Amino acid sequence: MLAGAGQMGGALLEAWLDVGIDHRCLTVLEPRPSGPLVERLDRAGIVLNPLAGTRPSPDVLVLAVKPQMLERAAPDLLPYAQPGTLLISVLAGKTIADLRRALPDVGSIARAMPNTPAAIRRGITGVAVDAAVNENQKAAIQFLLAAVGEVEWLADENLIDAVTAVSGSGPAYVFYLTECLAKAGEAVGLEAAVAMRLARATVEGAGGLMAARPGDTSEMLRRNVTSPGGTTAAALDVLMMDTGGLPMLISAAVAAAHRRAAELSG
Ligand SMILES: NC(=O)C1=CN([C@@H]2O[C@H](COP(=O)(O)OP(=O)(O)OC[C@H]3O[C@@H](n4cnc5c(N)ncnc54)[C@H](O)[C@@H]3O)[C@@H](O)[C@H]2O)C=CC1
Ligand SMILES: O=C(O)[C@@H]1CCC=N1
Repeated sequence: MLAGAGQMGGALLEAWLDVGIDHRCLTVLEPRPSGPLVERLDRAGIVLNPLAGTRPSPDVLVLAVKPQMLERAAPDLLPYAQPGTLLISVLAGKTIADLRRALPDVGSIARAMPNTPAAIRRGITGVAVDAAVNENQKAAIQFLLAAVGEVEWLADENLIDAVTAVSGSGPAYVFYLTECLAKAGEAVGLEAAVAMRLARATVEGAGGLMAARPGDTSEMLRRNVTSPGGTTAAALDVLMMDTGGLPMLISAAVAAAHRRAAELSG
């Protein structure tokens, strides 16, 4: 069962359908389903918003509502979060203790932090579990998360906030980099549409090259672009500045996301 089929829940659902998870095993709770979602679920034969009491509590409940919605959503979820149920939460910041407080009857809890490339099965998910999660449930978690990409098991639940700050939010950093690169292209004379095509293809191509060359470090790939005394070196001199350069900016951004995750707990 999936509760919350927005950006992240929808991406997970799409990937699960892609890997052929049986539609009879899936039920979706979503108070504001979009037209395309209703159509998608209908086509796949997946039950949306069953009447209260008509569905048993599921083996697995994947929770993908906004962290701020947890308290409000909990009463509707209580019948589905029972002792036989494994809760997999993707909520940023909400700890296992927070989830246990909201859904006290649930059997066991996993905190997972995926990212939106899950929609094309190119995501990466960090996951940590409480002591009540058994081996069968660990296998189920691995199966559901591997359907959307790579899986990193974490020994310490606290590290989920760090995963959130790096890979959970990370796609947005890369998309913003694309926007900045396009804007900078305009500043050196390109038409907006051309600059965006160049920036977008560059980010896609660089990502594709990394994916195609898993044995090459990102540093090696960077060095391959950088001729001594050339144009890339001139740009990297700016990006690598100790003060105001990219390391400082990215560290500050990741630290801000990490702090925000902690603020969302409770
Ligand atoms: N968007 C992202 O890149 C990522 C998001 N997350 C986490 O995923 C969760 C959802 O985020 P988004 O998908 O971006 O938000 P969203 O707003 O797109 O989706 C949340 C969905 O939950 C639904 N919802 C609200 N109350 C509900 C209830 N009582 N029962 C069932 N569904 C209910 C809303 O109608 C909405 O469709 C958040 O907790 C976020 O921290 C985690 C990793 C990445
Ligand atoms: O922005 C957020 O809070 C969520 C968590 C990771 C990505 N999006």
